[in-house]
Amino acid sequence: MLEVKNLNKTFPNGKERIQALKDINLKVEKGEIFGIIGLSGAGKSTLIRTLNLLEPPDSGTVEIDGKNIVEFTEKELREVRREIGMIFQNFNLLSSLTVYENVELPLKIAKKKDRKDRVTELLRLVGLEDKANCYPSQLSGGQKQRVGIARALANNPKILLCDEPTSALDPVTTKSILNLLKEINEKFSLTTVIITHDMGVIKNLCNKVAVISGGELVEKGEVFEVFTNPKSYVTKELLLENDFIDKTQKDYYHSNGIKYLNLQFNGEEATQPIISRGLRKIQGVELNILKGVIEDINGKKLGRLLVELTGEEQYQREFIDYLKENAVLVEVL
Ligand SMILES: Nc1ncnc2c1ncn2[C@@H]1O[C@H](COP(=O)(O)OP(=O)(O)OP(=O)(O)O)[C@@H](O)[C@H]1O
Repeated sequence: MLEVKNLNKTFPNGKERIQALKDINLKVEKGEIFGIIGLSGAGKSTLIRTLNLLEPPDSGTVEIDGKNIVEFTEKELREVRREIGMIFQNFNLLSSLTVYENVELPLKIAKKKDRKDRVTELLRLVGLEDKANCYPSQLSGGQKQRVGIARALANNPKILLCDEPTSALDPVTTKSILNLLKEINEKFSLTTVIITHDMGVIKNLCNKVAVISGGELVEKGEVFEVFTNPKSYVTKELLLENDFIDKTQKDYYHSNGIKYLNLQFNGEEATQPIISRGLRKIQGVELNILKGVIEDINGKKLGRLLVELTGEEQYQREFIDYLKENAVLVEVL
């Protein structure tokens, strides 16, 4: 459906050039919700903007249904852009137009008739029928993003690009916008690409994820696979971002022979008393639970436990080996 091959993009920076994207390759299948995550400056916005050629690449291809749109004429591009809706972090609504008029605008530009029914249908879809005559300044952030979503869907796009759509929203509103995006994806099989710096967005919404760092894709795959078995350093950092241990604590643990472990239970073993059995078996260690969660990642359950392990090095190692033998994923931090 959407495929990017060997994409490169540079920007001028004084006498030199910054390479914002380096040899990016990715494929998004029809109906998928594909997340692209990275830290600030990683190249996320540049990447999403090259997908509809708002930012033309230096080299490489962007294929939609097998057609390389990089080679399209301006006229062909205008047409293909109607098949690609986009929503933005700061909503990009026109403040002088009402909610109704904002949603109607892309239909007007496309010279569509019977616009009233379509706008009413879209406002119903996003739950804003009663706000049709309001101006953006009279809406909350979540309501503004709903208008942005309705506007993006106006011309029945095949692809929806979402540029940090929940970054300006509080956690409860974020959840409701993510639910709306999921509902729309399911209802219309709408291929969706979303960029974010928030692993929570990926976890709650996406089927697949790619991690971008320094303009390169350093990891990609099914969300559950990447969460449970992260390969790159950046992915691990992003996953740990919300944990409460900081570098000073880590240094303290290391210099005092304490091990800080990140344990993951993602199957049958989640229901077994593995830890208490282990503590009975290997008596030279003590374990202190710092944090425990059961996460729902794209419909699959994953148990995570953060613990500190004390005792002599030899017993600590035996205990860690015992956990690994019992199918617990152990990461020593
Ligand atoms: N128009 C531009 N001119 C010059 N440099 C740019 C331009 N746009 C982006 N860059 C540079 O390209 C790199 C990637 O920027 P980009 O905005 O894509 O990152 P990002 O991951 O979206 O970051 P953030 O989350 O902070 O928005 C950065 O080094 C940035 O300074």
